[in-house]
Amino acid sequence: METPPCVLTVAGSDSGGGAGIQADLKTMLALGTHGMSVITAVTAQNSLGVDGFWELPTEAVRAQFRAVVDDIGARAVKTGMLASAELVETVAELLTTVDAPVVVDPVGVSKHGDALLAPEALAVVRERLLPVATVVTPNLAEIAQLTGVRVTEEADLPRAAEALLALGPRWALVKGGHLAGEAVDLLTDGSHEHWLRAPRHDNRHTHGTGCTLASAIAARLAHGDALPAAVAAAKAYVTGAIEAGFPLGAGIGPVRHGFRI
Ligand SMILES: Nc1ncnc2c1ncn2[C@@H]1O[C@H](COP(=O)(O)OP(=O)(O)O)[C@@H](O)[C@H]1O
Ligand SMILES: Cc1ncc(COP(=O)(O)OP(=O)(O)O)c(N)n1
Repeated sequence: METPPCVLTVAGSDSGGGAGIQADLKTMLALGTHGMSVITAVTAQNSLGVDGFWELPTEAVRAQFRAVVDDIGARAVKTGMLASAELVETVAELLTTVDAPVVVDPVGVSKHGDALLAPEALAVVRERLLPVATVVTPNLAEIAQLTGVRVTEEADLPRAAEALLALGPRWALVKGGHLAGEAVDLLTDGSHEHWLRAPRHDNRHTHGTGCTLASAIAARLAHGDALPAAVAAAKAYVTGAIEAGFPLGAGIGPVRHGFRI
């Protein structure tokens, strides 16, 4: 019996199932990998927003990480909601002990504007987490938080990517998902630029887009893709999942992770 490539997500739980750990594991399954998780925080969340969250102790995060990595191993790791400066510091240190590409989704706020990262953690993300990232995947709000660069149009994306690369990740994928018009993202390592374009789907049910894209990149990396190919495949997957996003509850529904199944 063949074992699928193993991928690890280090992120928060979304009780509504559209983002966070739940989105990550569904994406990993949809892309033919075995998903594993280190839970950093538990949110009480639904289609209307985040009612509250509770962080796990750093000891619990360390224990989950070691349990998975020391026995099973991971071919790629994705990080999402890390909640506090202490947890960012802990995860950054743990990542130095694994020999695998690391996709950092620097989750700052949810689509509804709920803060998922303490303000004092931003400096630790810049100084400790980004230097160990193979690729960092911020949205427009996260670019502004991390670099101070305000992206209002596509032409601003190269400057945003340059500011991120100065913080140490190998690649930056700056997402223009919240700009008007085409859904355009820029991937660059400072030497090569890859523009990723997709039609904007006029579907309000887009909860979990960022988590899904980052997990899909990690899944493709685990299959052995080079980074630009992994990002292109992940963009195609998230675009299809957004097009098929469905209503749930009274607010914003999730992308459809199983749209290819
Ligand atoms: N309505 C949409 N139609 C097609 N692609 C979209 C749409 N909204 C976002 N995207 C794409 O989804 C991915 C995630 O981006 P984004 O929504 O900006 O992330 P986040 O969830 O972190 O805010 C990006 O590739 C972006 O271009
Ligand atoms: C637990 C948890 N983690 C991350 C997010 C943000 O997810 P994202 O994919 O950016 O989706 P939106 O919240 O922007 O729809 C979250 N909400 N919860």
